[in-house]
Amino acid sequence: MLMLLASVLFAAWLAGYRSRMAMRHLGSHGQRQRLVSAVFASMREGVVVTDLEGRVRVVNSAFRSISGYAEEELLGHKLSMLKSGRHPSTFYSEMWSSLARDGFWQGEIWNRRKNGDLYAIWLTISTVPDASGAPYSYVGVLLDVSPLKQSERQLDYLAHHDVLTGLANRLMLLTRLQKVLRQSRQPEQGGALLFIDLDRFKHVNDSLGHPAGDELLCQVAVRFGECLRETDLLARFGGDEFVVLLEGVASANGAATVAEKLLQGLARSFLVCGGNEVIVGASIGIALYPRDGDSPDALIQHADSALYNAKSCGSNAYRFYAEAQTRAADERLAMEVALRRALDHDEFVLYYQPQVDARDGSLIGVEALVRWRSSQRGLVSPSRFIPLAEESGFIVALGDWVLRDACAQARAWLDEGVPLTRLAVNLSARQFRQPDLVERIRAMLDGNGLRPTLLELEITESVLMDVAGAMEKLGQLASIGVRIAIDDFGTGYSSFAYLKSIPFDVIKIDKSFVGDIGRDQASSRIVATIIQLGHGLDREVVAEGVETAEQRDFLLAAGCSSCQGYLFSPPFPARELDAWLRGEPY
Ligand SMILES: Nc1nc2c(ncn2[C@@H]2O[C@@H]3COP(=O)(O)O[C@H]4[C@@H](O)[C@H](n5cnc6c(=O)[nH]c(N)nc65)O[C@@H]4COP(=O)(O)O[C@H]3[C@H]2O)c(=O)[nH]1
Repeated sequence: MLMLLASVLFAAWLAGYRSRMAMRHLGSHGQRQRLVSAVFASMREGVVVTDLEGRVRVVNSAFRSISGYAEEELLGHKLSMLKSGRHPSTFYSEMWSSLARDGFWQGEIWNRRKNGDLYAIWLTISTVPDASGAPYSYVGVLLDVSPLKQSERQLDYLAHHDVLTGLANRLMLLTRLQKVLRQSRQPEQGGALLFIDLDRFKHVNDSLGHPAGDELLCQVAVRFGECLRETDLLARFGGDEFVVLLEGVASANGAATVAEKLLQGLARSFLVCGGNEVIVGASIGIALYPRDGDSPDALIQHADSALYNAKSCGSNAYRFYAEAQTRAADERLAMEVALRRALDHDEFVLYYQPQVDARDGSLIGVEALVRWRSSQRGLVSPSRFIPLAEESGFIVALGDWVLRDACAQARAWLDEGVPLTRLAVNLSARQFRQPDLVERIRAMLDGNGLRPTLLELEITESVLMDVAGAMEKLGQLASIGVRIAIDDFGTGYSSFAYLKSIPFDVIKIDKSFVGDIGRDQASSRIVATIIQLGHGLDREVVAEGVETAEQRDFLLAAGCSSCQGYLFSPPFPARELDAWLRGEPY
């Protein structure tokens, strides 16, 4: 605006300067008159001279073209004919009183062109006195600032909208959310925030390319829009995340209905990039306000944590925020921090569970099982912290420690003369993905002077399915002589194709099947079948979780003599192996 003001003032000054210079250089009155008329006519700014009632006396051509009226349509008429109707009457009365008081008014004003269009002008009005100094007429100099207003509007649009889909963006959502939260202190004035994340969107981007992904997002935006009312705000939060703000939908039922409609909206497939059919689902997290949060940040965070919960239920689900989720998330976070500290504070310890030949109870090997003796939480079960360590990536550091400690312990036992022929260690998916895994393992074995065949890495079927290049990694491990056991066999996605092609040495029958031997015929048959399968493939079969003599006898009868379980021994600290070896196992 300052620029504009400067240009108007400069133009007015220039006009005055030109005419003063002209006066000085041009002698006759007639010449001066002609020059003033020429300047008046050629100015880019519109100029209008009125009487004290606002009736038009003179206009220049710029004024005519800005207003769209011909000279004869303006002369003698009041300027109020140009009123846009956008300003209240107080606006004009203030303008007139400022003119009367100061002899001057300046500001932005909206007018209406002859064709009905509204336009904004920057107007400067000055009072012109007569020879006695009394007000005689008014001169208005104006500039059409509509183009400027248009770019201002475009900038504002860009700041508040998502360029790809044209939906509201994060800023607009936050602004609106802030406003509605201020106005909704009572539950009945509340509403809902739905946080939506598309399922399988990444797959579309990866397989069909980013243009297809962009097209899909635009189509999804349209579908979602069709499921919502005009008063609902649909925003794209970034990537494949959308947020819906439902004002006045204070009940969980209402929000659930909208969530179902949105999921239903995705039920039909989409056609992208010249006819590729794509199906996407979505997960939705819902937070109600003011109940679940009275600030935009809290509400979004809670809807997001509900989304996390919805995602864990699989595709096409919605979940409401529950305070317990936050507590669980806080607990998870605290546990993650404590886990990292535990490694520095030596709070992890390895227990070992013997694997025995069930025919005579002799020791075949041991499985290393990590325990966390937390100074604050007591003894924490691996089933509680291993999945978390896996999720956070901490498992890589922990797994490294386990391998190092187990190898060092095996060395110590061998030095003591313990007849140890196998050291089984669990390997998680993340560890398995480490590019330098094979070198690390080889270094640990070499460092402790251990034969590679002593080490048996237990890997679950799902890890093998999940990790790209699993086959190659297994091949490398096999090539250095390390043994591979498929852990929890029967609980994952067993596939004969991979059993045939991967290098592995041992199948470990999951304890859930072993535990049901004798109780459930189907489980007994599954166990017998797994043993046959293993032997048919020329692999060793180990049964884990053997707790009763009946289970042991069944296994022996089915041809499986390698057993592990409480019947023989629970896992114990390393120092107890000696005592166990000396004692009667069963
Ligand atoms: N009911 C019953 N259970 C028996 C019996 N005999 C052994 N078990 C338990 O069964 C689990 C066997 O280990 P897993 O299948 O590898 O399952 C392990 C493994 O997946 C994971 N885990 C433990 N230590 C490590 C580790 O160092 N690294 C990794 N990546 N995972 C580990 O945690 C899981 C649970 O470990 P634990 O709680 O030590 O539980 C162990 C063991 O204590 C029995 O007769 N009856």
